[in-house]
Amino acid sequence: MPKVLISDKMDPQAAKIFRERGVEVDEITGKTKDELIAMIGEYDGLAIRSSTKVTKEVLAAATNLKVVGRAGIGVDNVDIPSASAAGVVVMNTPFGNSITTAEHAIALMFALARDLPEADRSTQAGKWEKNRFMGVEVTSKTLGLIGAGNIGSIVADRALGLKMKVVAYDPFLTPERATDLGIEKVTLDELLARADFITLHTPLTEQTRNILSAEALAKTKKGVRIVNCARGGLIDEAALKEGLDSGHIGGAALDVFVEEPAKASPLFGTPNFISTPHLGASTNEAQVNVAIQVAEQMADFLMSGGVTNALNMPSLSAEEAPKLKPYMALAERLGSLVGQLEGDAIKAVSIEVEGAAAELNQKPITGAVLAGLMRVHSDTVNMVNAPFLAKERGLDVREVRHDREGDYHTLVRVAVKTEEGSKSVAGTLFANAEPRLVEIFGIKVEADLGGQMLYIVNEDAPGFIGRLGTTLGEAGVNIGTFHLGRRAAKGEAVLLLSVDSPVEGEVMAQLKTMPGVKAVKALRF
Ligand SMILES: NC(=O)C1=CN([C@@H]2O[C@H](COP(=O)(O)OP(=O)(O)OC[C@H]3O[C@@H](n4cnc5c(N)ncnc54)[C@H](O)[C@@H]3O)[C@@H](O)[C@H]2O)C=CC1
Ligand SMILES: O=C(O)C(=O)COP(=O)(O)O
Repeated sequence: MPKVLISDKMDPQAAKIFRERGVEVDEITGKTKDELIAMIGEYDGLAIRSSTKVTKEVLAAATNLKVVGRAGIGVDNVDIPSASAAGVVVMNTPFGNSITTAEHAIALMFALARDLPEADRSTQAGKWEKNRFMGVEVTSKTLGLIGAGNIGSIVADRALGLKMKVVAYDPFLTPERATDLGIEKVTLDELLARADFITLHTPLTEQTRNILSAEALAKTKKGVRIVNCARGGLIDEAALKEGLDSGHIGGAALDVFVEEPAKASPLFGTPNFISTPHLGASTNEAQVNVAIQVAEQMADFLMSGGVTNALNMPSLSAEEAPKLKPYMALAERLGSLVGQLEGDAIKAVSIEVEGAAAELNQKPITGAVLAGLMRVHSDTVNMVNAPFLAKERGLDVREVRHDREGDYHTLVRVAVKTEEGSKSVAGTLFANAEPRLVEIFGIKVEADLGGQMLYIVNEDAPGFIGRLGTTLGEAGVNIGTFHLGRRAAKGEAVLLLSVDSPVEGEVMAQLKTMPGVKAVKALRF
């Protein structure tokens, strides 16, 4: 039974779903990095929000980990390249808390417009300072959106309802989408010059870090009010403090900070500064949504191989997964066969599907071929990290889908290019379930690929098979299955044998020197 650790506070629905789906679950929140490192080894899945930091060190200790599920959107607390290298799928729930977060941004915008927190403090202190607080209307004001993705567009919709004018800076926003949203696409400088309110809704990346730098803040309209419900690090906090102190910036509301938890900050106590402790996603509705979604996605993956909302792997629905499973076994074995036979000589690989296989989602088949192929380089390779390793090695990977009807109702072919030219292996599924090799380097053969095998290329000649059997028998090597193919009578022949014990050392040397033998290789699947 797979085991999942929920390491951040999550709605109880998550644990309930894991248990209902046959996944064992522990809920242990608030652990330090070292405590997490000490316990993570026993888990197949890790369900998190933003507090748990899934670092390279944590991943190195996570020897059984297969999936990290983020009950929320931002995954900047997960080292995705390290997770990919370790073969761990990282998934998030990209929509579950977007309305809630957009509403928080709007709430903070109003709080700034009317100085609500300070007015509340003053009133509850018995001061009744009616003349001290003078707000601004948001109607007819310009809202500048930095980032117009899921959350940004919900904010835009709400702001338009409030009769604001909305301008957006987002390099990936198409003019058509801007028109659909009823907003104006502008450059960052234009946004800074025009916005009365600015709200940020981008992930934190190398391009967005300090997008509101001292220089950018200096270009804003005097009195601008700024809301950040996205990520700490998008605004230069020191420059923001200066802007607030000088009066150039009329107000700022931060839900997120460069360092969290933010228990001390030079911004605290600054007039016109409002803060909340990363509450963007904190509503009952959003937390139920993300908890259910993350648990379902992770359970799908752990129980049936379905992949949804993964950031480092193509999607694979829970319905597709069982259909693709035998193909992935076939693809992995074909990849492993060429990987073991050709190894470092491979410069390019083409994964070709025809017949029933051509009707399927090809990405997982490609991933499985690469996993098999790259296994000669690393024991820890799987479908998640194989494409990254292949890229690192400069392997040219192609996918081909043939419409033609072939000899088999379904076929997967793995063709590789080496300096010697192109060669390929192909396999089919018997009864739609059992992987079977049907061709190796142009020679028809029918073989199961599994366990320990011997691959022998020899000249087809009478007596060879008998001598081979005797040599192996005398060495105490029992032959399990025996598959034979040849290019032509008396031409080149291929033998694939499954053996019950490894063939190595002296026996291998003996096989290599047998008359007529051109190549011998021990294989392992
Ligand atoms: N405070 C909180 O509790 C929450 C915060 N968030 C944060 O909100 C962020 C946005 O979430 P979504 O809207 O769902 O993400 P999204 O991926 O739908 O939208 C992000 C937008 O940012 C844009 N973008 C990327 N690079 C940019 C750049 N250099 N300049 C301008 N725009 C750029 C993208 O094109 C995209 O349209 C998340 O990444 C997360 O960090 C999300 C949920 C809750
Ligand atoms: O979903 C996100 O990106 C968030 O920032 C929400 O964070 P949280 O789950 O509340 O720790």
